[in-house]
Amino acid sequence: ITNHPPTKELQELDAAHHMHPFTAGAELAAKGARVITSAKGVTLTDSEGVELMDAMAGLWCVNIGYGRHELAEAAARQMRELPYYNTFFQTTHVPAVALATKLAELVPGDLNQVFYGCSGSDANDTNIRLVRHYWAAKGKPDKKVIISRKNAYHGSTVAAASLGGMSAMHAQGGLPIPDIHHIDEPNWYAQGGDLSPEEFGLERARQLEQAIAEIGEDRVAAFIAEPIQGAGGVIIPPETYWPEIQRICDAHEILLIADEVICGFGRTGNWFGCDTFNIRPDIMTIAKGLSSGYAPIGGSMVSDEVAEVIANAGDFNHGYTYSAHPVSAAVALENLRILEEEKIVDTVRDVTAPYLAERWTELADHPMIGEAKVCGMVASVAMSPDKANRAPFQAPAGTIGLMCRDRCFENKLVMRHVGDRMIISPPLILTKDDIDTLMDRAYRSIDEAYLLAKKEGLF
Ligand SMILES: Cc1ncc(COP(=O)(O)O)c(CNc2cccc(C(=O)O)c2)c1O
Repeated sequence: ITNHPPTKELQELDAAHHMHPFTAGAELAAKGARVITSAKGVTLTDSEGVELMDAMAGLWCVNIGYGRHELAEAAARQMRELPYYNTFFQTTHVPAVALATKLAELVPGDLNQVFYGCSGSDANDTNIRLVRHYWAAKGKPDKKVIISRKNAYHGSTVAAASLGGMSAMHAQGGLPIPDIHHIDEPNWYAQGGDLSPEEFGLERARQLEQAIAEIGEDRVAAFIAEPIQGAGGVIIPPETYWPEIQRICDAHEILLIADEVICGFGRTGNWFGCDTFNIRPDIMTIAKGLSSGYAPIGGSMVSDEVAEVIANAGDFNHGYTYSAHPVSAAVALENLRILEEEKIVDTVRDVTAPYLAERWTELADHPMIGEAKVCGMVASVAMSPDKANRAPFQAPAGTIGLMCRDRCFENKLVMRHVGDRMIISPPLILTKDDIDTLMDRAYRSIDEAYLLAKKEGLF
């Protein structure tokens, strides 16, 4: 919409008619939302012509960057040919088959079948029903409990938000639903105390074994986890964590679900987080980078063994109108073609992620930065008033984070805060020059927030 109404008019209409996700509506209405009108590469443009570097790739999803018209062409072509049909009643269509075949080829291990949805949330809802149906089909209907982690994010439907461990979400709507059990997260910086990261990683992983023992292995269906917790603040687990989780899952009859909605499709410097952390899941949640956000699509990659049990158990009574939507599937296919043909994941692994790691970890020299961590093209810093003790701020969690986030916008950088952590998840096409620009703006914003916080006595 190039000739759009004036910003003020758009903001007033937005305030009158649009309820925003995860937003205090009245506060935003008073302030007026920033109207993003276009984007190209790693740059957003708003209705006032302000250009911002999008270090969040939208919401962790625009892996190939903005402005790739090939995806618009793929969508238009598919829309003209077959704009919609379902895969419910003994039917399928070419994009559904082509994408499923491509995913089976790209996704590691024996995850060769996909159940399609529209988002990460509904894919995780699918996962709950899949794993419970799987165990019932194997004659163990009591294996219904799914173990997850505090501060995990798995989506915002009733079931996915219950899988997640965000207490602020559980407080609204009477969550979690029954038979979801949360263990502690492997967040060494905030919770490791005097333990080394290695000891802490084992201690947190072993909580899974304890939970299985307490609940009873005959009642536990699965464990779900993000290779790296994204919305929880980009919590990269200690090296000892995932090997121990895998050992426990292998030692006990429970399914392992890797939620790769963020980590998937190149984010961690390999195609999947499972490649980076050597995880062998039975089910993998995918969305976001699957289509680079150009069209809504998600799904569950399912292992041969699980898929076979489900296939031989009669009708699996589950699915969505837009499961395998042909236009979304066509866009996702074109997205994966670009990722592959332009060797974007290889370049991240070999060139830009190493450079980002080098630059990002320099932030740890700043007096307010307690820890700077990177994995591929996702990174975070923990801000602290007392680095040596990894101490939190006296001000309510997020006060400094919000100050820093606002300084970022002033410095033409979109960088998120989660509490008093700053996080980035930029498009994978970021160049070394882009990284230098990002680092300049990030450092300046952190330093400005630091001086502001000191002036306001928040230390
Ligand atoms: C690991 C993971 N799993 C599932 C979902 C849910 O996907 P959908 O949103 O498509 O239903 C997500 C989504 N992650 C997400 C979504 C919205 C905001 C933020 C944030 O960090 O502010 C993060 C996610 O990060």
